[in-house]
Amino acid sequence: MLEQLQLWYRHGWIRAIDLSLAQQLAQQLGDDDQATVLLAALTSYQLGRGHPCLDLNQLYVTPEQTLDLPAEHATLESLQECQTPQQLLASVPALANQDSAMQALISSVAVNQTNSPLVLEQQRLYLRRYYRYEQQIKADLAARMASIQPVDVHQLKQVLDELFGRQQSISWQRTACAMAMRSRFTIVTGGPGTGKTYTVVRLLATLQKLRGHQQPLRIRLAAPTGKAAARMSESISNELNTLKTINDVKADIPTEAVTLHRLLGTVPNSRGFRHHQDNPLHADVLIIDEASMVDIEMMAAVVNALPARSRLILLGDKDQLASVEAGAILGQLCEQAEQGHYTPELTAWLNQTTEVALPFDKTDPNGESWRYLQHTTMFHESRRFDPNKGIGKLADEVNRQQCGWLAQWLHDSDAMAAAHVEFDNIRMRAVPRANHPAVQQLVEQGYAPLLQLLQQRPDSADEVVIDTWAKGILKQLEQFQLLTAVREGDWGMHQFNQRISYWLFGDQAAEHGWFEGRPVMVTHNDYSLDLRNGDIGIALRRTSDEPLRVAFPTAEGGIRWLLPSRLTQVDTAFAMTIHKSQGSEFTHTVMILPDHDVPILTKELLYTGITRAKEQFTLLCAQPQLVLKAVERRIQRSGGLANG
Ligand SMILES: Nc1ncnc2c1ncn2[C@@H]1O[C@H](COP(=O)(O)OP(=O)(O)OP(=O)(O)O)[C@@H](O)[C@H]1O
Repeated sequence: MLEQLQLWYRHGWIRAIDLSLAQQLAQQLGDDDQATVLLAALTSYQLGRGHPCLDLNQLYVTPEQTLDLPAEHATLESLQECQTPQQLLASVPALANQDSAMQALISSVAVNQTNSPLVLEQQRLYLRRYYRYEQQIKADLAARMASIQPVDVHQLKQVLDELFGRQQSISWQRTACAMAMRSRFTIVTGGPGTGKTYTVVRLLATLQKLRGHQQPLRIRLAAPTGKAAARMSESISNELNTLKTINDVKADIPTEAVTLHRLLGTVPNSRGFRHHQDNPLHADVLIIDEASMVDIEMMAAVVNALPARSRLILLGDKDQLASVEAGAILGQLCEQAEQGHYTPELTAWLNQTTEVALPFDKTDPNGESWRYLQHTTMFHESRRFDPNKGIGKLADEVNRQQCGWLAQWLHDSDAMAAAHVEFDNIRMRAVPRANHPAVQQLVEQGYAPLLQLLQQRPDSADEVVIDTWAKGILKQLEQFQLLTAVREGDWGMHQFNQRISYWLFGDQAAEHGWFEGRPVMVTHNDYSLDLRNGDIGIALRRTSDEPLRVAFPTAEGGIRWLLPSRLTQVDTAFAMTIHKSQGSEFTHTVMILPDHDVPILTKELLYTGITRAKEQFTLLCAQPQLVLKAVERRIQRSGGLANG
């Protein structure tokens, strides 16, 4: 079995750390407990793919899909040499079926003992550290949800009337504000443009209004990435500026959002933070935007540092892909948010705060079993995208896993656009090969304005002038973006980056790793340089005789210039994976899918890709059938946050 794991590692199917965990455990446990050794390696492997645990139910029902093995880029040689997950499980007698696997784990000294490396809870196997994170989050949220805050309902109703006006029909935005008043934990979820920011500004205003004669509440705004924090600051400022009422508390609503790392204070060369239980954050309210991107380790650190009396408010789109690191927190907490499941008690309370009663189908006499949903509001109506038009329609059909209209659109998007102007901004192009001329043409057109801007380097040594030029170029990078579903192979992000670099810059790009105009994405947090996973920069020369530097936007709206030699973990970013595009939006988004089916193609992946587009969306694919297959496939979320 260990030899097979070594082969898996040699062919890049699992990580070095997964193999070394198996080797260490094998040394300690000997030959008699091969079952635990293999399942521990698979648990570690799943962690690398974003799952905090190994779900044995899922593993035994669909081993290949659960583990996504053989890997999508598996070579022919690896397929010949390596056993499949099913074969490997079958090679260990104790893993013949799920019951015997559970039995083997229960009797292992490496599982569920004091300080043992593994924890088994129900059918979920965890590495201890991640089990602890999950328990910490569950306990913290349970305590926050248990303490219902006293609210003067009459006053609340008045404030909500002032902020939202008198309503004729149900306003979920108003409901979200009301719900948040009585709880120390709130989730507001909804797709792009559904008014989460609009609502949160009003929610904060309501909190400040209801505080009575006390000091203004200390409010902190944060997001998982620098880009998301910058967007949050901008949208909250805009929303506050257009708000005509509540002038008396406007000044008490902050507009500056920071990254979660900055909020908690990173400690060099450590996983720990400056703020924790013994040095808590000074905040009465913490709002986290883009919460679907927060991983489990970070969320545990947040709840650890946030005083128990403070309010935690999460904003995000639960239908998006989860964090790249282990997590899927938001998705787990509000999986069934569409259905409300509000208890009769909560429904009655909410009805007192408005003239319009909550729709009957959102209430549930057994709502108590949906603990988190009693603190969750979901918005459906996008203000930016009409669900009957273009991007909004496409995203909605994919999200609801409806294939009828989609099949028609895939069949002939041009004819549909010709017949209905509202579908003019979404196009599908069949491309039989990844390097097809149609792909090249689209990419060259998309990046033409960038190339033009690169030619317009100011003939000046004035730093302000040069920084303005760099800012314009970084802004231009948000105009057009190619997104891939996979990283490796002909249809993967790496090969597209090589191809596009060559199409746009010819041999100079092929010969040198760095060239002027190369956009890069940071692939790992680098605390010493204050760069975060996902940050985007571009290689430029400030003057024609200076060496290349990489320009990154700063949180304050300026530019930071770094020498390429300091950036060790970056990828070219002409193409990026859909996973890495989360939290960003591009005026024209082009999504390209591989010509063969891979388990990573799910409705969540397609939905995330489509909703990155602000004005125009193009789908490139070889086989439209694969799109329909992907829409029918959902991500299996592993984790025990929602349970017990
Ligand atoms: N009830 C409303 N009345 C009028 N305008 C609204 C309302 N709700 C939202 N909007 C407007 O719709 C636009 C989108 O709203 P907002 O930015 O709050 O959405 P969001 O869910 O935060 O989007 P994203 O997820 O993309 O950040 C904004 O211009 C906002 O002012």
